[in-house]
Amino acid sequence: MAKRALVSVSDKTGLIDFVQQLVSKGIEIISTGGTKKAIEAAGLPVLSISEITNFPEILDGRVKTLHPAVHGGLLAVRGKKEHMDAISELGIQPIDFVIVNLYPFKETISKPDVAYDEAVENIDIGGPSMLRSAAKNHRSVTVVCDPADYQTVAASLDADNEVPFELKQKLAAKVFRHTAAYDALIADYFTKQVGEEFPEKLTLTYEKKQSLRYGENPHQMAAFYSEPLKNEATIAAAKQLHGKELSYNNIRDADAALGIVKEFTEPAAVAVKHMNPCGIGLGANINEAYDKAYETDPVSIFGGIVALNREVDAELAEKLHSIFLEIIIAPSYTDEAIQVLENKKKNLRLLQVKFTEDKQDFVQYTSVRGGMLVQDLDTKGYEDVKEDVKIVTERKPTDAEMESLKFAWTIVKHVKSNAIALVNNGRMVGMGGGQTNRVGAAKIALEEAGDKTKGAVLSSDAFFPMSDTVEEAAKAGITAIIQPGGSVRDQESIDMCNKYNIAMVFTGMRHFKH
Ligand SMILES: NC(=O)c1ncn([C@@H]2O[C@H](COP(=O)(O)O)[C@@H](O)[C@H]2O)c1NC=O
Repeated sequence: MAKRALVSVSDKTGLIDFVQQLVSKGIEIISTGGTKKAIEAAGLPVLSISEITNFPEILDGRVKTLHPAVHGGLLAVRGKKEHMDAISELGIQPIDFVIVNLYPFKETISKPDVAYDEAVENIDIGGPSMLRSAAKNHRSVTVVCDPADYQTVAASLDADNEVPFELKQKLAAKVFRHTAAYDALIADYFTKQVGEEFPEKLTLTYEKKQSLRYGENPHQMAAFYSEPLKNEATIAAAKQLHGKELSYNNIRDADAALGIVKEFTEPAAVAVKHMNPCGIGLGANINEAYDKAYETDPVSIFGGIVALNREVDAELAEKLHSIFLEIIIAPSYTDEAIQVLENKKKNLRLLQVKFTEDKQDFVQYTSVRGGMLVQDLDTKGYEDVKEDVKIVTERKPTDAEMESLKFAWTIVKHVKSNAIALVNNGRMVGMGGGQTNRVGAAKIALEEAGDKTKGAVLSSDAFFPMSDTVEEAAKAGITAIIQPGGSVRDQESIDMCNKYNIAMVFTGMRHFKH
């Protein structure tokens, strides 16, 4: 008996070519409304699904293939006599191939302001049902959900129109991933509609963006997956204009650098090494901002990642070109700047990232052995706490100190805890991060800053458990401090500030970054 293929696709890419090949091998084609029309228009023989089901397509296409004549033909186990007798008695014929791709739900909800009913109408029911039936019975049925597989399948057909089991199994695995991802997007859409924050099941779906040469270290395998609903203002959506492929560590560092530079609306430059900022500068223009970021730590910036929130021109490009950098991130580059940066630097990665607003519902996932932690991204800043800010010392910060304190508070959030950042005149002059005690982080920051601590301000991501950090800061010439407060021994730190005429501000908000 001739083999039969059921074809029902929303995306008609490559359809006619593939059907043509199946027809030429003597395979009978059965199809639904729009797909059938396309096949007929190409002059190829095709049966209507209604001829198989003896039922019209109804409810605007909501019910067309949902019928025992279809699912019996797909699910009957070919080697099982009872199954074959059962379908035969009912006049159901086996279906050997399913070529289905689904209603474009993702594309529909990606459209701005899509109507709820339009989204709902784009939830495919019959398609996933056929895909799942066929994938379950993959020993007998070949199931194709991706036009990219058409040629592989066509080329694999033997004289009896059989497909090797290994390929059928691979295609079935792909189908279950595909329908799971499709349902995950639908689930996410509905979960957001009803405003549930942390539902009882976490059904994430990501799409492979690229294989990576290796992970954090060369002996670790890795890949990069991106969110299906694109956020343009991310590293995942960045356009690479030049340079070597991004590595695993590059992607994480670039994301960290972008996260910091996007805190600022004024021209800002950020240098990052190993996820921590090693240079941050603000300026009247981006050139000045970069000079300040560079001066933070001219040693650490070597081999680092630089993120800028303004266009890179030729003058800035010359400066960036003069040192070894792994990546530059900016919203745009002039043509001259690209010429300068590409010259003799084939590896230097140039990324163009949109600096539009982030989605407000950015969530952070951190895997632990046996589970996943989920939290809101720490997007809060000085603006969110300004009503609650308290000046706790006898001396109030001057206006200039207050500006520096706000800046210092903004950046310390991005340093690994325990974190201390020092700021002087629109630039970070030192930082200590990832230390297991706070005074240790402060000592590192103060030492790094050297005599740039004179007149600088200090920020701390969490409260001081004792007054030793204030004492170290005072000795180095720090004039003002910003920290959350909240220690049972806050008074000791306040007294120490008063002793050295330091102004101290409590924000009431902690910014741990573990
Ligand atoms: N309802 C059904 O029985 C049904 N059967 C197949 N579909 C989908 O209909 C689409 C193809 O429709 P058409 O051939 O009319 O262009 C495919 O994406 C397929 O997955 C269905 N549509 C939605 O559920």
